[in-house]
Amino acid sequence: MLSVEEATRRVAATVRLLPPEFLALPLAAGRILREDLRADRDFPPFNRVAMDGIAVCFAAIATGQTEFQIERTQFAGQPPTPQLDPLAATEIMTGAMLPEGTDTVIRYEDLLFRTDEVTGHRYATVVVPPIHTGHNVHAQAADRRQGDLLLPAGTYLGAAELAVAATVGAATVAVTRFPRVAVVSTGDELVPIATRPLPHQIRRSNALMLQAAAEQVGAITQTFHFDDDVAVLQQNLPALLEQFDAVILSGGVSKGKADFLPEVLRELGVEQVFHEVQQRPGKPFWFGKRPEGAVVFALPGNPVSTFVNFYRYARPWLLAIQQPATALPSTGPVPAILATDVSFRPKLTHFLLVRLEHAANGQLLAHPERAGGSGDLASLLASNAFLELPPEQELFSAGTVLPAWRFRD
Ligand SMILES: Nc1nc2c(c(=O)[nH]1)N[C@H]1C(S)=C(S)[C@@H](COP(=O)(O)OP(=O)(O)OC[C@H]3O[C@@H](n4cnc5c(N)ncnc54)[C@H](O)[C@@H]3O)O[C@H]1N2
Ligand code: MOO
Repeated sequence: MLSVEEATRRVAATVRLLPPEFLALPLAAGRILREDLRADRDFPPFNRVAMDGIAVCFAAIATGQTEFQIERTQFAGQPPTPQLDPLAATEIMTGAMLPEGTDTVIRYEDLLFRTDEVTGHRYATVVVPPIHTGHNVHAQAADRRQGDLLLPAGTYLGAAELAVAATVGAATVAVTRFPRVAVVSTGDELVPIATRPLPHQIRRSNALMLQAAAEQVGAITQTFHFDDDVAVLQQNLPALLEQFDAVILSGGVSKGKADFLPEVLRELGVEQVFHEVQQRPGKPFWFGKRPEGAVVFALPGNPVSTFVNFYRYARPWLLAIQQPATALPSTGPVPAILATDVSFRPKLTHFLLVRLEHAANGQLLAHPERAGGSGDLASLLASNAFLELPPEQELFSAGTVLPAWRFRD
């Protein structure tokens, strides 16, 4: 049977980057950039006044001058007027362009003002002199130069990135289009959420779970439910395989008499990449791909199995098709320390539900959660991650460092 490592490798081998689409920048929040954005001007684009006060020529300060006549006042957003008298000052506001003939700004807090009653001229006396030329001036190109690469293709557009894109005038940007995902539950025992189930029935919960989890990584989803009926599956699956980037199914993949999916999918031209992985939960996991078109994750139907296998295989795949591999964030596991001894006999990779907690010393501790197996849907509520215990070991003592897949913060 296929190891988890090999299954992971084969799933990753089907990753194809989705094509870009063009969006107005305000609509691009949370999307992956697909073009390089460079500085169209220097950062800052001019010598920017950084404090409200007066602009002077530092040479005057250096010679011991302490009183300056105010020539004029300049606000941010006004084109600057050169200051012709090197011994005078321009009253100036934060964000204004430093006028020619000045090189230093002294803030109001370091000045005293007086007005000459006869001439009406205003004067500023320097109480705390600036230490160096350029004081309180954010010099042109101090941060970045025109042409510098600021946001490489593959960047996630969060708040800071959007602001940088706005400042370089990227009114329209190329971003990865959303993955389109069909979520399909199968099973005759499953009834709609609002229905009162008969004693032998249960409500459909897997489809909603998969839909929510897929949408959290940017997918546009549509959900479907099909009964365990070969004709129904044969009739309905082909359209989904045409229209979606991925079809994620739950149920109908193990050895039961109504587990038709692997056969039907193969008949419909989906190449089986693997069936059954050396893992628990999720041994019956079936994965396939169409030569041109959808990838199929047919996840085992037990709810914890569906959930864990989505987070272990489908979620990283959905993230990878949205961005160049070089820019992948850490979609993988984080190292965590097992808090108590655990034993697991079968020669299977074991995905163990745990609650991750930061200890006082900052270490990430993994507390195993009481769980009744892959049918125990409610066990997902108390946990926030699962550990990946390798198959070749039976006893894992407290203190062992293991990969932890987080599904909740
Ligand atoms: N003879 C064997 N039997 C089973 C094996 C095996 O290897 N040999 N594997 C077991 C394992 S492991 C799992 S997991 C299940 C998975 O089987 P299927 O993928 O075929 O899933 P179903 O039989 O359709 O359903 C299993 C279980 O989950 C419930 N379920 C299914 N879909 C939903 C849904 N959308 N919402 C809520 N609950 C759902 C379903 O009612 C069943 O109780 O097979 C074992 N059997
Ligand atoms: O996938 Mo199964 O959960 O091992 O019961």
